[in-house]
Amino acid sequence: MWLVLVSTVVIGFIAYKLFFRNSKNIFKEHGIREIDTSKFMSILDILLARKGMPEVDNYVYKAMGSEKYCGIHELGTPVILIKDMELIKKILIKDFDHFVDRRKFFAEADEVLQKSLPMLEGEEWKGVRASVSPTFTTGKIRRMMEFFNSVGKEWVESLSEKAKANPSPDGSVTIDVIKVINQYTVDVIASAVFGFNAGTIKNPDSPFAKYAESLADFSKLKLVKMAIIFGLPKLNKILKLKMMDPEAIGFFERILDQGLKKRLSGETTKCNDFLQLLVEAHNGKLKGEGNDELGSFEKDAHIELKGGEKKKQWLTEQTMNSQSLIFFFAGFGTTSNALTFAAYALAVHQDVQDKLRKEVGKIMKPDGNLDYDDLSTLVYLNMVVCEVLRRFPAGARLERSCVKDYKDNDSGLFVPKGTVVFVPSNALHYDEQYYDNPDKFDPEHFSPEKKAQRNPYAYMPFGIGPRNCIGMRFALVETKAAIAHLVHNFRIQTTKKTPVPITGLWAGFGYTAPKGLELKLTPLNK
Ligand code: HEM
Repeated sequence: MWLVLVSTVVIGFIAYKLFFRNSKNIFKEHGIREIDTSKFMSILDILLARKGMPEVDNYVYKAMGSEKYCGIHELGTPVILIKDMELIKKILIKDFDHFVDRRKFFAEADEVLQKSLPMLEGEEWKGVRASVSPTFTTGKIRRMMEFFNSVGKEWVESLSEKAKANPSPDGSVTIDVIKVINQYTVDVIASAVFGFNAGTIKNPDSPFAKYAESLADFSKLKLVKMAIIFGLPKLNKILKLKMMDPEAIGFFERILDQGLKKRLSGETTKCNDFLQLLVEAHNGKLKGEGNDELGSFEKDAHIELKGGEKKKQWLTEQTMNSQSLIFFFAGFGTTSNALTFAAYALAVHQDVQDKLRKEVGKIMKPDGNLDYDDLSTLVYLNMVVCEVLRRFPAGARLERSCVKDYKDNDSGLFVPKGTVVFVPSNALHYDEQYYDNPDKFDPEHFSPEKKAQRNPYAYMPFGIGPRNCIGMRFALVETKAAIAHLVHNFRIQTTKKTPVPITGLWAGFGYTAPKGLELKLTPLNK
């Protein structure tokens, strides 16, 4: 492995120096201030994954002071950072038609993922997004509550049994948080996407669990590959590195393909899962269910399809497979991460945990089920989840690729077609102008009063606008349900080995918890 890693880095370094440094300076040409990041982070820091891109973003965000935007070079590629709130709104919403696409972050070799929503471009993206959006409406997520309840109850029962089987003097059980959280998220997402009982809670060593874990694992080699695929795409045309483990992709593709064929042929129909909903969308039978379906940002900038494109069938068998695969990957890693950090933060902040437990106790049913509407009334739970996503981001940057030359007369910004612009959402989440004491984990940052005073563009864990996270509602309900099940049944505490403060790892644009993170759970006598 180390041989592959070293040679990849050496080739990447030489290739960068010799061939890929972009000689044309678009910043000079268009009067954009450039900030030199080389003092903060060298090319080798990037290629060896010693520092994460969001760390550079934070550095630049501070260095640019009151400038509305600035330019930086990333491995020779010029990209523009947008700091001004009005410009952010224009790029992500009002003038979205100039910024429809994203930079490619999967390799060309990850074929099936090229057709997934995050990577699709232009009219094809619009067509597929418009076709699959009704899959994620409030009504559909409400029906998925059955998965969050059945898996959530099985999960807490299995943890209680572990505590009974291995009683420590204080009756607690020590857990490897990432592993235990992954069991919940894999079982939820497998039922929600595939309509399939993955059974990882009962059997954590099943092939399903192993392959899912391998996809969410960020080894050093994987991080180096990610840096090359993302930062030096021309070099990767030659190297053909793949981001995802092909064996794992093949395993999930086969399961999805079988499920899809059964639903397309009508052999399986009575499922509440995404595959079934995609097939209904394919057959033109999937509709929105009322006015609560679109968030205000989506209403502001709904996706306009060209006349003739409306009737086109965007959901081919291949596109449906790609979408369900991305729902699985995007849905599993991100929510696992949020839940891991939530458990950690609650263990460190016992006062927050107590207050939350009290609130959850008011809505938990005697049979251990949660009701969708009751869950959405919990103000403090919402504050805790918002703070977890601010403090420990799954996506620290929102990128858009400019698809036609853009000129903003108010700020003077000119973006040439083909340039990547980005909003440093993590840097905004840590800006003292918007959050007092931003390094502190404090759900009060999201009290209704504080929220009302803050510019809405200062909080974007799921992005904003027509290209925001399509799975946001699903993720929020899944995360809230898991936290509610956990705090209602256990006291969560740190162990001697839990690092406080925590030092995670930047993997791509997401912050991940350290491997082997340990906490202890003590069953509550109710
Ligand atoms: C805590 C959980 C999650 C977080 C924090 C998160 C965050 C994000 C962010 C920041 C983006 C980019 C948005 C932008 O560019 O404006 C995104 C896109 C996306 N997310 Fe999520 N996500 C989560 C869960 C999920 C789930 C559960 C699914 C699916 C079941 C999902 C599917 C997607 C897809 C398909 C896109 C690309 C959308 C497009 O390009 O049209 N995500 N997510």
